[in-house]
Amino acid sequence: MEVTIQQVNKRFGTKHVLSDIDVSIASGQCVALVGPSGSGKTTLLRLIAGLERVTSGMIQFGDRDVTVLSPNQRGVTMMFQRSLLFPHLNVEQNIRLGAKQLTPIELESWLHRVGLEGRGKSAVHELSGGEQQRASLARALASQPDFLLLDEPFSSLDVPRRRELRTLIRKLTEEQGVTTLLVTHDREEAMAMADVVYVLEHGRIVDHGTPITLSQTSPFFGEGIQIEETWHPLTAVNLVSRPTKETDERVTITKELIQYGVRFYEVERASGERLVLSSDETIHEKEGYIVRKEG
Ligand SMILES: Nc1ncnc2c1ncn2[C@@H]1O[C@H](COP(=O)(O)OP(=O)(O)OP(=O)(O)O)[C@@H](O)[C@H]1O
Repeated sequence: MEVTIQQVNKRFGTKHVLSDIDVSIASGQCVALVGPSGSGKTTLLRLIAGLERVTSGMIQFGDRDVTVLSPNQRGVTMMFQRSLLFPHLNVEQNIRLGAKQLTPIELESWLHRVGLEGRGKSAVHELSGGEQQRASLARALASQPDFLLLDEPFSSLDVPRRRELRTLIRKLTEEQGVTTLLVTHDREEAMAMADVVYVLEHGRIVDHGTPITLSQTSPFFGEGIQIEETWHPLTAVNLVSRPTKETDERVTITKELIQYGVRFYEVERASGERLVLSSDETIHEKEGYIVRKEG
C-alpha cells in the first residue's frame, strides 16, 4: 500500500511544529524519517497513526484519504521503543492478539521466523529485551498489516541486538511486501534499513533521497557514521543478478554488507568463485555483472 503525506502542517497553539511536510512511500518500500531530538518526528508519527490531528494537509493510505480517521479506522500497526507485550499473557497469546485465526502451525512458523521457536508458552518477563522485540515483531506482522510504523524500535537494545533486529525486520517486511516507515534519530540505522531516507530538521523536510545519494550529497550523512563491520548472510529470495550483454551467467548472492549506505553483495559464480559487487552499478559493470534488487 502506497502512503502519501501531502503538505502537512501541525501547530500546537501558536507553536508551528511541522511545516509543509511531503513524504511519499511506495508500496512495499521502507522509508526512514530521521532527525535530531525536537525536530518533530514523534509528532509526525502521531499524525500518521491518527493519534493527533493535522492542522492542515492530507494523509492518504492507498486511495483512502485517512486525514480525519481515528487510529482504529486507519488500521496502522505500530512497533515502539519498548515492547508493549501484555505481561499477563504468554508469548503465544500476545502474538494471537493481532491474528486470532492463526492455526497452531502458523503460530509455530511465526515463532520460528523470529527465532523464538519453542518459546510460545514463555511468560513475557522470561524473555530478554531483544526477544521481547522479536515477539512484538511477530505480533505486528502476523496481523498481515499493509503499513507498519516503527518508532525507534531498536533504541533499548545493545548494538549486536539492534543489527540482528533490523536485519530481521527488513527480511520479514520484504517477504510480506509491507510498506514500512521507520522513525529514528540514528542516521546509521536509517541508512542501513531504508530504501529512501527523509531528513527532518526544525519541523521541515530538509533533504531526502536514497542512502547512496545522501551519503554523497548530504552534510548530515557525510561524516561520522560508523561502518558496519559484519556481513549479514542473506536469504537471496528477493535478489537476483542481472547478467550484462557480455555474459549470461547467473550468480547467487550469498551475503550483503551496507557501508555508508552503499550495499555490497558477495556473489558466487556457477564455477564456485566468489566476488564482491556493489549496488553502485558503475563500479562493477566492468566485471560483467549488474546486481539489482528485483521488485
Ligand atoms: N502536545 C504538544 N504541545 C505542545 N508542543 C508539543 C507537543 N508535542 C510536541 N510538542 C513540541 O513539538 C516539537 C517537536 O517534538 P517531537 O516530540 O515531535 O520531536 P522529536 O523529533 O520526536 O523529538 P525526540 O527525538 O526528542 O522525541 C518540540 O518542540 C515539542 O516541544
